[in-house]
Amino acid sequence: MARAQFSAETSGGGAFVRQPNRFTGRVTPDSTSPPGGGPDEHDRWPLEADRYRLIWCRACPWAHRARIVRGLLGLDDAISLGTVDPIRDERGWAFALDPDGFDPVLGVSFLSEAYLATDPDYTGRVTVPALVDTLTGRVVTNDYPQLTLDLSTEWRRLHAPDAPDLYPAGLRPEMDALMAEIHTDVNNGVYRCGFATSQEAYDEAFRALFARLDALSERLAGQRYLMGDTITEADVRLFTTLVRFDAAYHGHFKCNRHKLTEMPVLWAYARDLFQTPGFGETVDFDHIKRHYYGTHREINPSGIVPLGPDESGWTTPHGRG
Ligand SMILES: N[C@@H](CCC(=O)N[C@@H](CS)C(=O)NCC(=O)O)C(=O)O
Repeated sequence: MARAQFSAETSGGGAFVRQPNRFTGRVTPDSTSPPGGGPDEHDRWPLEADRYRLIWCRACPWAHRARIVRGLLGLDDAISLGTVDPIRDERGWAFALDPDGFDPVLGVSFLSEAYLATDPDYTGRVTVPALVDTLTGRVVTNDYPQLTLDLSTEWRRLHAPDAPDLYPAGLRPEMDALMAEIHTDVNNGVYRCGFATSQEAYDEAFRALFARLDALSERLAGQRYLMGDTITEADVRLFTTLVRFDAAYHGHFKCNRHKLTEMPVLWAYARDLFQTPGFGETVDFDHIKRHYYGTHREINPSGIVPLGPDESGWTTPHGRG
């Protein structure tokens, strides 16, 4: 069997099994801690503007979600942003884009320093996104699905007055089910294709991925967004995978039944979102390609980054809405 990109997260059958999220603190107005205090007995941190820092990598789809949701809700001034270099070596995510290689707020060179300051025994992968407390340097959460839902629900007091409701209460049961399917087959499905170390595991992930994309195409043929007429978090989650599809997943992860540009409904839907304020300007195809092709050396040993595909189509009219 092929060597795994992440051996600790690969099953005996060659399937990629993603590690659980280590830090699951939540910032919430229900915290019983005072401003400036740490987490309460339920790991709830006080809701405060200008205290927490979102660490993201422009290449990472899970972190990209948080970056988009933060912007759509008008939380840019309340939560600062730190950006790691898209290329990571065995030392993990580095603040190599910052002057002198230090995050100017946290004062660290590697995200691992914040992880280890929080849990000195941590041995898993150090991942983005991470929400870090700037007062103590501790990681509040790297639980990416809960983080974005909390930005919508728990951070409401700090939203812009015209912030959209990305997680409407009445839609949650249907949205949760849909987002779970999208997570398994699409968001994580592309990784299950790319990191499979057996033909069987790859075949299964590939079939589930494209069956789900076909179903989503059908759904989106009759409505502008996944939940109807307005953008929700479900769209953000699908977008961050679709926008990487042709640049990374089609080639690097062998998700190649079709390119996004060959799936007309999904391609128009993705362009529609790309051209919506808060989406396209957060996309960095250079970081995306350099991260995937340059970092996963078990599946791309040369580290050569492809020059294509042509990205000019993203700004062409989408004809939706
Ligand atoms: N926190 C999640 C998902 C976030 C995630 O996987 N982020 C990627 C970037 S897309 C990461 O930080 N990977 C660390 C690495 O490649 O070592 C996990 O632990 O699997």
